[in-house]
Amino acid sequence: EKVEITKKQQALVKVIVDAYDRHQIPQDVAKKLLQDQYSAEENFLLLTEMATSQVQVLVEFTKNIPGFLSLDREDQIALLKGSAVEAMFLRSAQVLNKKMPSGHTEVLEERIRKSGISEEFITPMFNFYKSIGELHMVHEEQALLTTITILTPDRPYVKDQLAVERLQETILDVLRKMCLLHHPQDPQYFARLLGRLTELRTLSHYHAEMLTSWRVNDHKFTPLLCEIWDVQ
Ligand SMILES: CC(C)c1onc(-c2c(Cl)cccc2Cl)c1COc1ccc2c(ccn2Cc2cccc(C(=O)O)c2)c1
Repeated sequence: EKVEITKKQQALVKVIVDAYDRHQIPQDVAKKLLQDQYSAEENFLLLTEMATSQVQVLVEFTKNIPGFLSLDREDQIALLKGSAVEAMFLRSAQVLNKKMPSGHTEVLEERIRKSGISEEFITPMFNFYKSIGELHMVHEEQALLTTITILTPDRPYVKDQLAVERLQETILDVLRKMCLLHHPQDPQYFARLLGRLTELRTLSHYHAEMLTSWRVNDHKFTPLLCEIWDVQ
């Protein structure tokens, strides 16, 4: 049937994609990727700086999601805490698959592989990156999928799940139509995209274990990461 994205939906997508594009890791942080040394310590410190910068970027992005700021204040925090890792896995997947300028991609991959993360987490992590790359998401789909991840109603401690569900459904509806428009040859594309969200949840459980193993080896995180990940 003819897929039609309404004017209202087009405006919604524009607000979200503009916000998504406005927030990039500051150049000086991304530049460090290429400069600093390669010890596991150095890599961990760099990744910690990038994760911290990404959380700040994520908070700013989330404030631009239409309707987010009208949610209960404590629910806003619960959604951010519950989705931060998943949103950053999506973001790092998009960055690693986008072939960043001047070889940042290989360097970032190398630093992640050599930052004290055990092999049992590296494998599923890079399988995820590969599975995201194979989807060849268009830019709008990336921004909308990140928004849908943030607006997941059943995060821990969310009180008004219905309000979050209503916001998420609005985004799901426009993402469904965009998938039909951008991938007409693959009617299952939307379902495959949502399947990645299930894989993200698994990764987020692995991530909690990664944090524990880093802490056991006395790795320090920044105050912002401690707050958002409830560590230390
Ligand atoms: C605390 C730190 C050691 C950590 O713990 N878990 C993860 C960790 C790991 Cl090792 C993998 C995936 C998710 C997390 Cl939280 C991390 C590192 O988190 C990162 C690292 C890099 C990330 C991100 C997110 C994106 N990028 C890449 C990037 C590079 C350049 C530009 C941009 C941009 O947005 O313009 C983004 C997070």
